[in-house]
Amino acid sequence: MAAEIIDGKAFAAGLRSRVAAGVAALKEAHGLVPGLAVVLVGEDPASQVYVRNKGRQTLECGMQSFEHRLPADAAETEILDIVARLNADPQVHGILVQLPLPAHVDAGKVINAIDPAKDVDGFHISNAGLLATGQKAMVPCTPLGCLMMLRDRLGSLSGKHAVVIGRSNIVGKPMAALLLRESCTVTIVHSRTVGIEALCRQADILVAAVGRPEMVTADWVKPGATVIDVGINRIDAGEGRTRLVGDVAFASVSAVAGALSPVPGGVGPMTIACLLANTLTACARVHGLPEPEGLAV
Ligand SMILES: Nc1nc2c(c(=O)[nH]1)N[C@@H](CN(C=O)c1ccc(C(=O)N[C@@H](CCC(=O)O)C(=O)O)cc1)CN2
Repeated sequence: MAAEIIDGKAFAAGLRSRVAAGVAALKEAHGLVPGLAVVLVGEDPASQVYVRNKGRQTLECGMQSFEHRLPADAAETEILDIVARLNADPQVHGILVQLPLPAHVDAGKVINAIDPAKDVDGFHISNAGLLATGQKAMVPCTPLGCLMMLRDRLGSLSGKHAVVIGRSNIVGKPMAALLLRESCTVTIVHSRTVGIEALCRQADILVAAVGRPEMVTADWVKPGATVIDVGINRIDAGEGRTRLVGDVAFASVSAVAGALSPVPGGVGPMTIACLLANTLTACARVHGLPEPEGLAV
């Protein structure tokens, strides 16, 4: 039987409308307007699209949007100065620096300069540590979106075997930490793992976040498993065109999996919706107000 397709676009639209309702309630009850500041360095075309979409969706949810664009050769100190100003700005509740940064900039230094309470990407070392130790943290948006979709489809995740392909700080490691918190049995596999296919075939939940186009094929997947594809890979489609594919070979895996999130239209839209949710949560937390239900984990 063909897999159920997990519609991330529709799920993200629902989450955005809950965020918009939370923002309206915060305004009405406390006169507060959450603000999100995005810092973009350079002219990477994909980053420009993501930043534009973040700004537009922030405004559509009723929040304030602040954008800071710097040239690709901006000095690290310039970026750190902007972060320091945003840390001190009471109108800004969330700060994110769009990645990747140019090679001459130490991304870790910039991310760790963000006030952890405003770190709506959840990349700051304090938030990573809090999440790893099972404490309340700002959770990175892509893994948060994956978790929301998994809970929606499966209900309790307790006792399920989850295999995460990839060990990045942005997706693989926080995803594994979140799944552990849900009482899954978690295996992380990566480029050096011996017997990777056999391990993936044991998974009830398979999250592919490796950045290798269509690497996961039907023979990697247990029949009925839930498969979440985090890959965003642009491949040559001939005649000078490109095509966006995930880390999962969609046609082959959809014949075996129980459910599958597609690329595009799966995890990607959830990433920005979760960023908006984190910004609203950050605003509520900094003002000591109750957090809107169902936006944080
Ligand atoms: N500071 C950050 N930098 C980056 C992050 C991040 O979470 N924080 N993630 C990615 C880029 N990203 C958001 O920033 C992002 C990527 C993809 C999508 C998305 O909606 N993708 C669509 C397809 C879009 C396309 O056609 O290219 C989809 O999958 O349907 C949203 C956000 C790296 N940098």
